[in-house]
Amino acid sequence: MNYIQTEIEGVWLIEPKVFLDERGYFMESFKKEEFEANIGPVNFVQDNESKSAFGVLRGLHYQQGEHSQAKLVRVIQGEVLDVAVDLRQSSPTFGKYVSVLLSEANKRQFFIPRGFAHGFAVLSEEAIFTYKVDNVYAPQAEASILYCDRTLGIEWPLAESQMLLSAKDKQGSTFENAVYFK
Ligand SMILES: Cc1cn([C@H]2C[C@H](O)[C@@H](COP(=O)(O)OP(=O)(O)O[C@H]3O[C@H](C)C(=O)[C@H](O)[C@H]3O)O2)c(=O)[nH]c1=O
Repeated sequence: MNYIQTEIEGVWLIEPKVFLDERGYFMESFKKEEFEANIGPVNFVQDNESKSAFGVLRGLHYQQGEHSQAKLVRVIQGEVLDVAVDLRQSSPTFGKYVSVLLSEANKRQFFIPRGFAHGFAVLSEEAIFTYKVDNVYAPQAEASILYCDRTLGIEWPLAESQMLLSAKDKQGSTFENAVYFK
């Protein structure tokens, strides 16, 4: 696997080694020892999966405080633009974001540490999104930031008319009113 640091400290892009043969392909999608040697200690406790149609935008979500989750995300069908926003107040990249195309074709993975808001927009007809988290689901601590927050200025490759959001995400807070991490 190739571990690539992004412009935000703690956020990594991972490119797995894919073995192709006449049957198809094989790859190791996660190896704890190698991950920890390159990125640092992690203890994933839950795997999630969601399927979405073209134009669905899920996010920007985070679990507040001690319930914050580090995420190792990837796409096993289709393509999404994935976005991580730095909510760590002491970070030099506080309020900045990294976006990356994740797809069935590029098999890239994206590691987002605790202290970030996360979301993605589906660019293919359908997308199956699967990810590991290092803290369990805590609905009481969940929060959303509006995907189109002006301060963040995230560039989404979809027109607003193409987007499908949950009621919760439509009522996301501004970045200014988000609950930041120390
Ligand atoms: C996240 C989660 C949800 N749920 C239940 C709660 C709802 O009844 C249903 C759908 O939840 P939600 O609309 O919050 O799902 P997403 O919009 O995909 O939320 C996720 O989207 C963004 C991209 C993230 O990074 C987070 O992991 C997560 O917030 O699944 C659970 O039972 N366990 C869970 O861990």
